[in-house]
Amino acid sequence: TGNQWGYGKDDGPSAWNTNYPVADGDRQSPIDILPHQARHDPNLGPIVLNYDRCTSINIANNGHSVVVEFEDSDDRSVIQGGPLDNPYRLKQFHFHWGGKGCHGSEHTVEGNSYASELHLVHWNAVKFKTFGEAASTSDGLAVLGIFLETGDEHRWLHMITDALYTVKFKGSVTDFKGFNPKCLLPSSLHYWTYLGSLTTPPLHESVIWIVVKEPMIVSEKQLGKFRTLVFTGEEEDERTRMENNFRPPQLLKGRTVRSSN
Ligand SMILES: NS(=O)(=O)c1ccc(C(=O)NCc2cccc(O)c2)cc1
Ligand SMILES: [Zn+2]
Repeated sequence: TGNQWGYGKDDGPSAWNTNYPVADGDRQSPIDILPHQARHDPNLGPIVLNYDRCTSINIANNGHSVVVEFEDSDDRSVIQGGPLDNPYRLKQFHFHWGGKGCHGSEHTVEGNSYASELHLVHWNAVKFKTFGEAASTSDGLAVLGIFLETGDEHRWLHMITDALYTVKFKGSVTDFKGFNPKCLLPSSLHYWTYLGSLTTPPLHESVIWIVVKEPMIVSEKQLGKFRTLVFTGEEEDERTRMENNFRPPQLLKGRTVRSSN
């Protein structure tokens, strides 16, 4: 029905432009980042995350990813600094990942992809009244992208992976209070930044992307738990494992990628 989209052969990224023509636009995401061609900009200050009073609400399987939603009725958890002119409110975070052993990040670095990518989604509540309005207007959103690389176990990711069994099926939502995503961030927040889009339909060209250079390290076992989710609802008969829910890199079309340092 309507604009159903997914990551399969018939409804995947190569078919999205049918219902969402902006898929072929001039500022689409993700992209392949070439560090040596990124412009180091000394005016780019550090990213500042004020998440200390953040309020997580729930964790959900929306049929495309697993999403943790936050209370965003005030400026209790914001990102600012760097390329941002205003504070942007944390709305949700979610992940993209691959199949066993293969890659799953959306952004790539010199053609290399990581096992997964975390997206912390923020919106400009100074300029816009609602997330929806911000999400469909240029620079209404700021998404902080963090690569996940396999290695040692991540000491805090278990708080997410231990909850995944409660949201196995599309449409499931469970309480998820008291989680502060600051515990997921790598030690350095040096980043690349460029103007892009949502990486899933409606693919609005409304995102200031901030991609952190240093990956967070998680174990293969922890990553494997994401693959126990399914794209399909509990009532559907076929169970399609949720994996490879990533869009491949899109053309840069003359855009500049800046580097913090
Ligand atoms: N993968 S991503 O971070 O680019 C991304 C972030 C948020 C969304 C999203 O919020 N989609 C739903 C949506 C879009 C526009 C307006 C809405 O009210 C909701 C989609 C992709
Ligand atoms: Zn995403």
